[in-house]
Amino acid sequence: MSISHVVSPGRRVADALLESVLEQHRALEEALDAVPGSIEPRDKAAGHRIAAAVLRRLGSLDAVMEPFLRRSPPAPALRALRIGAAELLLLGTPPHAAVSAAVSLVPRPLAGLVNAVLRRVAEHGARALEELDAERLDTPTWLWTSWHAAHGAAVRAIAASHRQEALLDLSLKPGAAPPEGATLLPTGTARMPAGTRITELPGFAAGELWAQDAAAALPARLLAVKPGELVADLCAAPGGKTAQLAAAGARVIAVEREASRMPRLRENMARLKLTPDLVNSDVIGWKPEALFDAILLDAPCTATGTIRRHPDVPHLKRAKDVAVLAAQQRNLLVAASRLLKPGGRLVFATCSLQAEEGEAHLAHIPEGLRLDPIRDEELPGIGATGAGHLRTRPDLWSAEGGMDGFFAMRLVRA
Ligand SMILES: C[S@@+](CC[C@H](N)C(=O)[O-])C[C@H]1O[C@@H](n2cnc3c(N)ncnc32)[C@H](O)[C@@H]1O
Repeated sequence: MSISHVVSPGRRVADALLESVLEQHRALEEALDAVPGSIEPRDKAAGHRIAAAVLRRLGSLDAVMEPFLRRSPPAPALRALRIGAAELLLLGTPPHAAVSAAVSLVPRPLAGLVNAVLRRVAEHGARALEELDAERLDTPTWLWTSWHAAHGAAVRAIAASHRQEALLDLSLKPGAAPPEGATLLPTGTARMPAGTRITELPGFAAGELWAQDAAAALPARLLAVKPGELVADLCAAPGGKTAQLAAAGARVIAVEREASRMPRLRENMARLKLTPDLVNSDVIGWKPEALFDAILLDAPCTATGTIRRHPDVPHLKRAKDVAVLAAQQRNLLVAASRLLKPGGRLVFATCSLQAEEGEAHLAHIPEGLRLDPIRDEELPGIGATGAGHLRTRPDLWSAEGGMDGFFAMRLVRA
């Protein structure tokens, strides 16, 4: 990624991030990691903020601009228009600054077009935005349809929750005090006010806490591991759940397939002064020396439960990905079930809102295992579903800032 330093570096970063996600189909985090080290952290953060705003509200921004465009503009102009419109309508940038900055992003022949369209957006856009069906426009149709089928009327609240960036949630080592300013949620997560930087919290350097969404912290809690138990954390990086299991005193073996994800897993465990065994292997075909008392399988999925944190997800995932991932999840579940001792327990989880990656798995419990229904009291303030599994959605606890969408079920070997 090459980024010019001449004009507004933050906006250049936003432009490069949008090109990566929307045109090259790369994950936003990967694109952020590729921002050159020569860019100041504050410019990188500013660019990220603008790009995230565009990605969250892409459908609405395009709908506002559509009446002012005669044909679809070339890619660089479209990116500049989206950046300018987001600044004008969502981020509170003064109109002259937003328009001239967007104009400076494009080559001279496109400057007139960007200038003309954004002037009209500055004049009429706010009213037009208010009148749109934002939830519908900002959600790809295939996702809307699938969420409506799976979650009924809640689809609108789910889509509305994606307009807000998620707050910083922290998991704490047993005995560690929550940082100043934290709200303690009923499930034990410490939630920090908007704008908190985790690296500036004293408990970060001390290795007492790690970032983990309130819903993401639930699957490991449902496993309720005891000190000394032999526990496998399958699909482990970057290690949020490995940390929970190891901090509870279990002997943990964490398995991760991607070599490129191992360094972060190692660094996280080192900072937290936790010593699980870290294995770089595919779970399918992995042959441990002993069977496990408990297994956590946090399977790869479309991650549609994490759109508040990852606004690129709706733009990168396609309907056909769901079936492919659901089939992988089934294979992983069968492989994991063979590693469990008699009487051992297994929690299977995905951070997806798609029924195929969640509730549908209840009908495919591997041979020799049975469902161990989750009880309401295990999930204070959330409760289990009537069918005994966990289902969270981003619109739950909305007054407190919501949570990721997760599915989890707990199985035991007879
Ligand atoms: C949902 S993420 C795991 C998040 C992690 N459990 C946490 O709490 O921080 C899924 C992970 O599974 C890994 N993975 C995918 N397929 C795998 C396989 N067949 N064997 C092992 N790891 C796999 C991915 O590379 C990814 O790191």
